[in-house]
Amino acid sequence: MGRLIRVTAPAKVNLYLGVSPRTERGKHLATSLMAGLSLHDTVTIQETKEPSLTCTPDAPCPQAQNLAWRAAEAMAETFRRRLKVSIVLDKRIPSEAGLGGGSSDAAAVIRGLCTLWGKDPLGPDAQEVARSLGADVPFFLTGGETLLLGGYGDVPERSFECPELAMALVRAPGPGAPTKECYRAFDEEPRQAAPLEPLVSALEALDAPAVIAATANNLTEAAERCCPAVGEAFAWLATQPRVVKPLLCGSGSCVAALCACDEDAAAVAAAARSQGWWSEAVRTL
Ligand SMILES: C[C@@](CO)(OP(=O)(O)O)[C@H](O)COP(=O)(O)OP(=O)(O)OC[C@H]1O[C@@H](n2ccc(N)nc2=O)[C@H](O)[C@@H]1O
Ligand SMILES: Nc1ncnc2c1ncn2[C@@H]1O[C@H](COP(=O)(O)OP(=O)(O)O)[C@@H](O)[C@H]1O
Repeated sequence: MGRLIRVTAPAKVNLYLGVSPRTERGKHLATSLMAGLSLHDTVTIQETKEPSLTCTPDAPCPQAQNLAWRAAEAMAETFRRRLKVSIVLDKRIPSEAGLGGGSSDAAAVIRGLCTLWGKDPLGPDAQEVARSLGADVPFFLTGGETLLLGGYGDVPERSFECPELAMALVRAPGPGAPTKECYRAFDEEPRQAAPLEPLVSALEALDAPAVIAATANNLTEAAERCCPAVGEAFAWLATQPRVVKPLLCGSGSCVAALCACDEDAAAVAAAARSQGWWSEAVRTL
């Protein structure tokens, strides 16, 4: 057995998502301000003779479609290497939740292979591999630093220090929210993006309450229309006095209940779990 590398693959929350109307190329220009979260998958990469992918508790999709596997294949092609590694995904981030789990696993594989092969994970080649796999992947290459991204939400523009934010991630039962369908629902009834400036000022001041107040996501109404679990989560969170503000995670279906402190976030998560929902109290990294 060869060298072994273990990489943490954090979940993300979009503190701000401002999607523009669909472009002629089919996608949407988007301004996204994302922060890494303490909830994470763990990706273990080990040098072996035969390449393999193992996922626990269970694989969300066939191996050829798994973003971690696709990242490994794309890295091998870009850096002209033979893929001689086993990859083990220990998954804790739920799928189709808007938490970026698959994208984060992919970025963790890119980072791990860069370490093994002596390459720069923030260099242009690794960035290009990340972008080719999905809009969320480049964000995760730094391991969850708070970043403002432009382009299709895939071009890092500026990093921020983020005040510690406590939140309960809440997911009502039922089917998740596929990203593509949410963007399609947005096209039917586009919503204007909120101003970004109040969030930038709040982050610069490291003012947590002002950051919470300035969070925004203009995919919210689209996600509510295409995923009943989203509306259900917002309706329940509105009854919870410890929640300062609910915020849709990306394209859903998870909603982040932003709270004033860890204790409040833990209480909201416990209340959500007591009614059979998936929930986890987390903090920004
Ligand atoms: C909404 C966001 C917010 O961070 O994340 P999630 O909620 O999925 O985590 C992202 O924009 C999603 O990024 P990601 O999940 O990587 O999606 P991708 O694989 O790039 O794209 C999936 C599909 O979403 C649509 N899409 C995605 C990004 C974009 N700027 N415009 C789009 O129209 C396209 O139909 C595309 O085929
Ligand atoms: N390693 C992976 N972990 C989770 N989902 C993956 C992975 N690779 C591919 N996928 C597929 O990608 C889709 C979206 O990934 P997911 O992690 O749920 O992100 P998000 O909810 O942020 O859009 C899922 O439906 C799943 O089938």
